[in-house]
Amino acid sequence: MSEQKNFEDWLKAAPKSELHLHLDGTLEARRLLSLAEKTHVPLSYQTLEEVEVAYQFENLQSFLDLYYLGASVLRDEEDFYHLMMDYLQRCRENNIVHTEIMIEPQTYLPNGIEFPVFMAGFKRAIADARSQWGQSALLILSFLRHMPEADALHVLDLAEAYRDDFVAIGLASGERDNPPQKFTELYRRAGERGYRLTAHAGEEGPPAYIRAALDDLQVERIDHGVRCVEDEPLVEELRERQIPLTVCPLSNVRLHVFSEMKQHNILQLLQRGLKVTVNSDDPAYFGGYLNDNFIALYRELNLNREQALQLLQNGFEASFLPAEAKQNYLEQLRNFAEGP
Ligand SMILES: Nc1ncnc2[nH]cnc12
Ligand SMILES: [Zn+2]
Repeated sequence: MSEQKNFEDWLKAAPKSELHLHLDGTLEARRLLSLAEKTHVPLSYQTLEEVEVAYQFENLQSFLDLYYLGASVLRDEEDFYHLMMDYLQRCRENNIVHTEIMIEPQTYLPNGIEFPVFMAGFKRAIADARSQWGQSALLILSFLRHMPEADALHVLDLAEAYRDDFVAIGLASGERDNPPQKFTELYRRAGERGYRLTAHAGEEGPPAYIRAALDDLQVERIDHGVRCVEDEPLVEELRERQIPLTVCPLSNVRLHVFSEMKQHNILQLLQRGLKVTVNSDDPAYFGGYLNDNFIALYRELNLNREQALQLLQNGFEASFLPAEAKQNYLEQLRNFAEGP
């Protein structure tokens, strides 16, 4: 067997965590098209070939426009069950033993779909995957930053009935002109209610947004964060405090944060001692699940075994799991690394 195939098989078989995953970003084109027909949501693309053309994004906003339109085909509990179950099956195939999934109620509520409908589907799928193959999954209540803070505060209150189902809150959607400071009160209240705190920052937005997420929102993890390199003292602070960055390589290339994978800075960040992790973000839109992201790093950036192990270890350490569960997964990873 070639060395390349050997290493790619090793990457695929390694136990992994995924910490940056929007569930709506796992809606595969095939299911999207059939649900759109059922719910009569008009799309400008009708075939898989047309979808491929439509998914040539220019930037974050051009992706988000299709992403929110795509999610609007989801209507009943069964739709939400299948969406979650399909992704959890992908976890099994990718050896993602633990995942932290962003749920975005502000996408569903305007269509009249309330918490009991989508939460019933999500929770049933997670319970089934847990009982069938021991899948570990936590949910993150993710807010849309292009909407007013007052709307987010209302949704935070609606989520109180499901408080035990969410480990953290997050902040996603268009970064430009929606700085973290817009959500200071949301993060203050969520912190008071015991949620762990993460937010997208420094994907398209400037490093000042990463700083604001740390200082004004008090987050303990940053989603993306790759633009931190434009601010040297910030890089130093992220390194010193070991703030995890949930980096999404294929997403960053598809949304032109980097012109090509060879330009991606993830291994430089790793080498500088930052706690970076690998994630897929919206795999149905960006051409690959978590294993595809690791393989792209190997093929384009010559990721080696030592770097891969560090990224995998970071993924478990940066999770919102309790300490004991983290230690169990880290031991599983060590056993895998020692190998047969
Ligand atoms: N990459 C991304 N950035 C911001 N918001 C998102 N929502 C889904 N994917 C996103
Ligand atoms: Zn994201």
